[in-house]
Amino acid sequence: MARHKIALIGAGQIGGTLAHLVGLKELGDVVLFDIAEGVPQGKGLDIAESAPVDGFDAKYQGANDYSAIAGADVIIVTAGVPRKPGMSRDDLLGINLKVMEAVGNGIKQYAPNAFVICITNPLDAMVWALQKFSGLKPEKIVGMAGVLDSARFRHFLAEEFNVSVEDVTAFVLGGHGDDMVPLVRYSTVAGVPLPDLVKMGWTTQAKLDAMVERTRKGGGEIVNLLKTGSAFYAPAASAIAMAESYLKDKKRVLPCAAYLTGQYGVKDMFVGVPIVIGAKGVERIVEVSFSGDEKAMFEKSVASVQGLVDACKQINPALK
Ligand SMILES: NC(=O)c1ccc[n+]([C@@H]2O[C@H](COP(=O)([O-])OP(=O)(O)OC[C@H]3O[C@@H](n4cnc5c(N)ncnc54)[C@H](O)[C@@H]3O)[C@@H](O)[C@H]2O)c1
Ligand SMILES: O=C(O)C[C@H](O)C(=O)O
Repeated sequence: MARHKIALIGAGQIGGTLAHLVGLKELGDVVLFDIAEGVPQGKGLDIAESAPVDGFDAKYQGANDYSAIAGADVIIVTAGVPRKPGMSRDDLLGINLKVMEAVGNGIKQYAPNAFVICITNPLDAMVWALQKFSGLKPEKIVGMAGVLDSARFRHFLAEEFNVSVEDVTAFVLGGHGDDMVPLVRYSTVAGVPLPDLVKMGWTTQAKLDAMVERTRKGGGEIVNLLKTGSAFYAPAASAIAMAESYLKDKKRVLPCAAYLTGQYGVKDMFVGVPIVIGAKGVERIVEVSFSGDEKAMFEKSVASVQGLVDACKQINPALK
């Protein structure tokens, strides 16, 4: 069987990390695309030269022309600008919306059948715009955020409980902003929900609340530490988990920004919800039930995404 082709649009911090992970996991051959000349070529060559040491086989091609992505099975989009300290993700909307238009046109022309994972911020609005610009079927395009936000929550919980991260599950839903929704009731250690762990004395409600808040602000915490950009190792690992589920038809249940057509009371928007990713792309949208408080938090988060989508339509009336 021929190797899969994985196109990475954006060869910056996340793009480079993705390219390395694709090789280490032998998921396929890689095309790195960027507007910066030399960068995708240089990163591709550097990683290819690590392959003999690590013992993996993958071809790397750097490109500045969209024709190189032709026939890609999976495309992961990180093209655009990251935030710096003092900025919110939403401040990136104007500049990154223009980037999504160029990327969407490239995908439409050269790889209209790919499974596309968008990472560029502000995530939920950018994946919405990318779907409109590319014309991709809604089940073939998703946004990466929930896997990352849930991984952050899992890390904080595993540290607090001094247990393996493997035994901690978490679901963070809603938009990828500071009002995202970490669902405490659906997060567990070895199947035991967090509220029960509070009752069992493993932690206190105050500590749990603090971990929820730290998760919501998790992206900003890294931005303030790095000062020059935003997180890239955990975001890349998260997108690779999504790509792997598609390529291997694993049917993993992952929180991702998916196109909603009435589920959760939301229409024509991408918002973070649990989905099944398999060979057909988004194979199922899982609708969990919310308590009154959870519903209110989710609706607040959806309203923030709606505001960003409306801003996109204002900037580019073709999106209406
Ligand atoms: N969804 C998430 O959870 C999440 C997590 C982390 C970062 N992000 C976002 O991902 C994006 C990328 O982050 P990064 O750290 O890799 O940034 P980066 O600056 O390191 O890389 C971005 C790359 O995009 C390229 N680029 C810019 N305009 C382009 C265009 N029109 N076509 C092709 N390439 C173009 C740049 O040359 C650069 O190499 C940012 O918007 C960031 O906010 C999202
Ligand atoms: O916080 C950012 O700007 C990047 C990303 O969305 C993150 O959560 O790490």
